[in-house]
Amino acid sequence: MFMASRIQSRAFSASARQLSKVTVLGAAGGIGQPLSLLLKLNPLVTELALYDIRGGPGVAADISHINTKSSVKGYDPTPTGLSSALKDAKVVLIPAGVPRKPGMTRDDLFNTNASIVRDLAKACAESCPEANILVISNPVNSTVPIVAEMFKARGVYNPKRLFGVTTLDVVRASRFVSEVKGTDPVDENITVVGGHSGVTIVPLFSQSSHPDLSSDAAIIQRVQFGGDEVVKAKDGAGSATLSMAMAGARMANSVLRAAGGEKGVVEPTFVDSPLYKDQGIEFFSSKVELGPEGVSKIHPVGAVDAVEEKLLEACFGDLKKNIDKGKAFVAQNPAK
Ligand SMILES: NC(=O)c1ccc[n+]([C@@H]2O[C@H](COP(=O)([O-])OP(=O)(O)OC[C@H]3O[C@@H](n4cnc5c(N)ncnc54)[C@H](O)[C@@H]3O)[C@@H](O)[C@H]2O)c1
Ligand SMILES: O=C(O)C[C@H](O)C(=O)O
Repeated sequence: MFMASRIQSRAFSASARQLSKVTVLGAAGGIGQPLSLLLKLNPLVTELALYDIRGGPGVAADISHINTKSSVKGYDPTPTGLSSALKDAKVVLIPAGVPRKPGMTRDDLFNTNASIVRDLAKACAESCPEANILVISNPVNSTVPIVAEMFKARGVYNPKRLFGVTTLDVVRASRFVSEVKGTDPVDENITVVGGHSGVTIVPLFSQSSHPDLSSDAAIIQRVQFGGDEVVKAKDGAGSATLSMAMAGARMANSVLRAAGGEKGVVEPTFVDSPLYKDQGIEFFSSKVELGPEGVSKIHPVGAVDAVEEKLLEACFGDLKKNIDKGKAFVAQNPAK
């Protein structure tokens, strides 16, 4: 309920409200269900479309009884199910795909999730080419480039409308720091840049109010491998779902607030970015100011210390490989 009241209190003024259809692809999954619940509680969402290869209508029937104003409809993979779910969507969240089991990296999910995301991206490019696409499915470092390539192939790519959801990394960083320092996580805004897996996740504690943490290997490791903690604890039953639902709902809320004209909405997100293109890295997560056009301004990484410089170097190698792998997949396996 805290999340609901927080989303509601941060919702933009009624005068800026507009019709905002939000579609969730993979809505019956571990993330999809609580994410859809949180979206139902968001007054900025006027219509909720819940699609899954199985179970979409059931989740929709359940959520539709919640007494908020938005309409809710579930969709199955019938010949027109996916396109109907996507038509007129302003925001599409994609948590479709398999999660990790202990011992796996996110890249180990590539073989299964790449084609799932490719096919869903094709449907988005055809049915809602102007929607804001928020990619949650792992490996995010590769699935976001896959979506970009699919939109490019259909001549509808707008880099300002494609977002890899890395919100969970800053949510974790803020919570972990607050635990160490005995502070309120609301006051801990930790910048996290790079990508969304292992060493590609780079927390910049030197820019926070706790610069001492930038040489604290334990907390750096915890932010980079926080996802593994959950995978291990769930012991084969999947990865983060509830914290991810909160993070995804926060990101969607920010995109909708900015779409409604609110100024100064900034979120970390993995986007088509100029920051390290000269090093061959086409996508990078940094603080991004959102606007009605989607990405409004990509903030530079800013000053980093010597430890963080090394973390960034380690990030670049893996990140470039992950991005190139996603692009190569689409080149070699174009959707039918
Ligand atoms: N970006 C992040 O920070 C982050 C955080 C946590 C999890 N994830 C990723 O999110 C993904 C989903 O995780 P989960 O725990 O919800 O998994 P899950 O298995 O519980 O749910 C996935 C859902 O996707 C559905 N699905 C599969 N193929 C589909 C298709 N073609 N179209 C529509 N729906 C389809 C399944 O039926 C299922 O309901 C995983 O890849 C996971 O690694 C990302
Ligand atoms: O760790 C995972 O595989 C899921 C997700 O990317 C996370 O960070 O929790």
